[in-house]
Amino acid sequence: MSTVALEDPSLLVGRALIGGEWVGAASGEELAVRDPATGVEIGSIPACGEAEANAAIAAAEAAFPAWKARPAAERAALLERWHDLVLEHRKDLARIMTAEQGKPLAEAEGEVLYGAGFIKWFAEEARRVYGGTVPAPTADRRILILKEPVGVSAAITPWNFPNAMITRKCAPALAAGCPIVVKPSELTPFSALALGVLAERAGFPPGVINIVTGLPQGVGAALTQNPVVRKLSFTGSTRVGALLMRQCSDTLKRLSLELGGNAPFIVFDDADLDAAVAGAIASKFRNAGQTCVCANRILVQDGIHDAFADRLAKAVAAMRVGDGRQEGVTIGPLINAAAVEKVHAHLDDALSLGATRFAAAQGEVDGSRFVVPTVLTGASTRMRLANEETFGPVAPLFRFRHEDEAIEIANGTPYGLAAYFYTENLNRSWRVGERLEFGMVGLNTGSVSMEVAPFGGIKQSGIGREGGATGIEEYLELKSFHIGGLKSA
Ligand SMILES: NC(=O)c1ccc[n+]([C@@H]2O[C@H](COP(=O)([O-])OP(=O)(O)OC[C@H]3O[C@@H](n4cnc5c(N)ncnc54)[C@H](O)[C@@H]3O)[C@@H](O)[C@H]2O)c1
Ligand SMILES: O=C[C@H](O)CS(=O)(=O)O
Repeated sequence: MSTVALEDPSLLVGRALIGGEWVGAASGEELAVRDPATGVEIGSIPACGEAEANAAIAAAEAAFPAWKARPAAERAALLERWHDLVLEHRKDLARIMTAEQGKPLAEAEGEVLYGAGFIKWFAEEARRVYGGTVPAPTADRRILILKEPVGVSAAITPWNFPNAMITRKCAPALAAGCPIVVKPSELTPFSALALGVLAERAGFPPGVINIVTGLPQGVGAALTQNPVVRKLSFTGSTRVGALLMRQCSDTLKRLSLELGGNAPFIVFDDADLDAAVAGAIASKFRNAGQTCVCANRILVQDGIHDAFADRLAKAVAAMRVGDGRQEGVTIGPLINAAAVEKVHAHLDDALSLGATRFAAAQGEVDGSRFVVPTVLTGASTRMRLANEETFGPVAPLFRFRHEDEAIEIANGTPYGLAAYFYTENLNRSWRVGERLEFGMVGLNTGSVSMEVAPFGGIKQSGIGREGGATGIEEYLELKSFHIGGLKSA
C-alpha cells in the first residue's frame, strides 16, 4: 500500500477495526481498491462478512454500558479531540480521498472540513440533550421526559462522500451515547479507516467505533438482522435503502434513510443571472455531478434562457477534466465504468429525443473513466435524465414559460431531496419555496449542505434528518418517567 504518498503513512490502513483491534477477515480474503482516475490498485481491505460484522456488533454491545454512562462533557471532549486530529491531518485525508474517490484535491479537502464540522457540531450538541417535564394530572405525581441513547447503532455509507457521510452519522451517535458499527463503501474504505485511526488516537474506548469493510450483502445482513442493533442509518441509493428497510423490519429497528435525489434548479426571468450561473455550476458540477443534492434538471424561463445558456456554456467550457491530483483540475473521474456508462446512456437518450449538445469542456481524457462536462439544451420530461439521477457532469436545460409549469415539472419526480430556485421577487420567493415538495430548498443559492441545518429528503429520498439541532434525536429514545404517590407533607 504505497501508491498514496502521505505525511503520515500510518493513516492508510488495510484492516477492519473491531473491538479496538485492527483485524483481517477470518477467511483471509481481501478486496482490491482502485484509483478511479488510473485503475491502479491503491491497496486492499478485508473482505469481511456476517461473522465479522456480528463480532463488531458484540464489541459495540459490550462497550455500550460504559459509553452511555460517560458524562456528556467527556464524550464531547473526545469528539473535540477527534475533530482537531481530523483538521491536523486534513491534507493526508484529502490525498487518501482523491486516490480512492477521484474528486480533485481541493474539493477533497473541502469535504474533510465539512465532515469535521459534524464532529464539532455534535460535540457541542452532546451537552444539550435536554429532557423535559410534563404537568401532572394529579397532585401526587410528577412526570419527567428522559432522553436516552437508542443503543448499538449501525451506519452504511456511500462512495461519493467517503468522509462526511461517516462523520454525519458517527458524531451524533457517539454524542448521544451510542457505540457504532460502520460499513463504508467497498469502493472508498480507506477514508473511513483513516477516520478510525484518528478516532483511536483521540482516545475513544475499544468497541465504541467499529469499521467493518467488505462486500455489502454479508455485512449488511448482520447489521439489519442482528437484534442487538437498534438503529440503522443508511446513505445511498433508493433501491438499496428500500431493501435495507425490508431487512430491518423483522427486528423493528429505528431507521434513517438518506437516499437518491433528482434536484430541480429553477431560474426565473427575474433572477440575478450571474448568481444563478454561479449557483448552477456549484450545484451541478460538485464531485463531477456525483452528489445526491446535485441539480439534475435545470429549468430556465423563456426570457432568460438564452443568456443563461450562453453564460453556463462559457463556464463549462473553461472546466478542466483530469486526475484530481493535478493542479487546476476541477472535474475528476467518475467512480467506475458503470457510472460512466449510465451517464452516456442518459446523454444518448436525451440526444435521440431531441436535446442538443450546446457546450462541453475541452481536453482529451480517457473516456472509460471520465465524462466531459456537457450542457444540453432542449431537455424534456420524456428523457431518462428527467426521471432518474444522472450522477454525472451533464447539465440539461429545460425551457419553461410560466411559474405553474416550472413547479409542475419540478415536483414531477418520485424523489424529494433538494430543490433550488433563483428569483429577485419576494412574493415569488415565498410562493415557490412553499410549493416545492422537497426536504431542502435553496433560494438564490446552489448549496444546502452544512452541519447547522437539518439535511434529508421526503418521498423516495428518505426518512429522517441528519445534522442540525435535531440530528442527535435520531440516536435518542424518549422515556416518560412517572413518579407517583408523592406526599404533600
Ligand atoms: N441523501 C443523501 O444524503 C445521499 C448522500 C450521498 C449519496 N446518496 C445516494 O447514494 C447513491 C450513490 O451511492 P452508492 O452508489 O454507494 O449507493 P449504494 O446504495 O449502491 O451503496 C451505498 C452503500 O450501501 C452498501 N450496499 C449496497 N448493497 C447493499 C446490500 N444489499 N446490503 C447492505 N449494504 C449494501 C454499499 O456497499 C455502500 O456502502 C446515489 O443514489 C446518491 O444519491 C444520498
Ligand atoms: O451526496 C449527497 C451528500 O449528502 C453530500 S452533501 O451532504 O451534500 O455534501
